[in-house]
Amino acid sequence: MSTGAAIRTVGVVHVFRVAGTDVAALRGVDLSVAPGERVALLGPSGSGKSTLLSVVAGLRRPSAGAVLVDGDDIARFSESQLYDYRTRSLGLMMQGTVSNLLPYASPRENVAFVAGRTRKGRRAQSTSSVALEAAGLADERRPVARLGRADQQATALAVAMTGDPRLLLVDEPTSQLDDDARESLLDTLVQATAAAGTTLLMVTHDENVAHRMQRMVRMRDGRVGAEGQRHEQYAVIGADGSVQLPEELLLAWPAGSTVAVEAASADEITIKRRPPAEETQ
Ligand SMILES: Nc1ncnc2c1ncn2[C@@H]1O[C@H](COP(=O)(O)OP(=O)(O)OP(=O)(O)O)[C@@H](O)[C@H]1O
Repeated sequence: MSTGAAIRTVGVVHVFRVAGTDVAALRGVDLSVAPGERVALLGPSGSGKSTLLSVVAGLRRPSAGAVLVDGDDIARFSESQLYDYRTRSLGLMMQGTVSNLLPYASPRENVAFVAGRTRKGRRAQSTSSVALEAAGLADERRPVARLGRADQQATALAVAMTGDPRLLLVDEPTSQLDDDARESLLDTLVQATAAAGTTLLMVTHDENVAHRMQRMVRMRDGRVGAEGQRHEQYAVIGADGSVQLPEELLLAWPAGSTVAVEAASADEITIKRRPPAEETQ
């Protein structure tokens, strides 16, 4: 049984340099995830979801900001500290993970192979076993190559949970699954992480998938734009005081529109658009 990790990112910026041009993938991400919480990261293509996941995984060092895992800033870790973090605390299920499985081995043999390479050996398999059982694969003897896509994904999940990680990072786990397979993989994911108390951060494009998590965080333009639960979404005030408008308002009030912002009460602020005719004056 692991105890979930607490994650906090503070002002995380990440800039890719491509052919002499800077691309700012993350522009100041402030996000807190409680131990054992299951969070979906949603957002349009290019909004920075995968970059954020790789920064929290310690696979990329952010250009600026802090990535606190149980209070330790992994952005400042040495390479050997990062290696320890990744091998002891982290489970990773990135896109294409299935291609890393041993195709001629059964799901359990795949887990045993990875467990054998960890310091904990057999003890490393407890959360994986929960995942295999939840997916109905505990006694599956066929090699992974002969299983359907959903069972291969569930095996990849069980392998990612080998070593009882305190934090599980998952990128688009259901993107190639049909509806039934998707629900069954999500059942396995929720059951295994809830049983072990694992903190889960999952990137998805799919609202239905996101709704299976306890919390949804929406990224836009490299920042957390909004967050909430199933029926409510709240815009998030950035460290610089900025707020992202909901997409539908942005269509009507395009970038560059000017607004009057007035405090109506302690809990209410009104934003009034300056009439477009006056904006040009
Ligand atoms: N390795 C890279 N080199 C250069 N630019 C990159 C790299 N990876 C991502 N980017 C750029 O960073 C920005 C954010 O990309 P990222 O993949 O994090 O977004 P995303 O929300 O995960 O998108 P998607 O849903 O399409 O995977 C995009 O402008 C992307 O083109």
